[in-house]
Amino acid sequence: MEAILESLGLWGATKDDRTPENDEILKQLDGGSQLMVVNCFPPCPEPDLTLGMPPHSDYGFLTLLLQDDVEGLQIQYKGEWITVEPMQNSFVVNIGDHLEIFSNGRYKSVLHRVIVNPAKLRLSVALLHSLPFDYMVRPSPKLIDDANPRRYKDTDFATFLHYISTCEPKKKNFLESRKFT
Ligand SMILES: O=C(O)CCC(=O)C(=O)O
Ligand SMILES: [Fe+2]
Repeated sequence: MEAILESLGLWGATKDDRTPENDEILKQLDGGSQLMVVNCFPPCPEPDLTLGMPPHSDYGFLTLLLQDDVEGLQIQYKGEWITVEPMQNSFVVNIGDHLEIFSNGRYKSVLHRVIVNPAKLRLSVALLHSLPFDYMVRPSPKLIDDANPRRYKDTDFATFLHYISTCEPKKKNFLESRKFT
């Protein structure tokens, strides 16, 4: 997390990194929610007729994903679906919606989906690291200026739950709903 703050120019640039804002976000991330999701995708004889998981972006800050050796995960890049080749003993690190909002759009949460395999069962384990459920996520004030106006509304888990209970999450549309148009 400190490396991400550093990449955003919020940490590491000066000797005095212990600003109240950095302390606050690191404390909140330390005390945030950690969710482990184990996904099992059985083989499907007609893989073109279905999806293992529909297109979505992850709600939290960062997701660490462990895939087995069966292909299935795809990310959307320049409008195309690209397969993320499984690599032994490694995690895929996905940017979630919180980080896109906190960074005021400098990081982009990734739209991804899972396709199914005609012959093999596939397993994956997703570790979702999020800010606390009651925490109001908003763009860092240091990343807002005249050249980079604030791009996202404040959001929390209750807003997210309300959103997904009232609409079909077919794409990255929760995040779209938090953008100022
Ligand atoms: O199975 C995968 O590779 C991805 C799973 C996923 O996107 C999720 O659990 O949010
Ligand atoms: Fe996901």
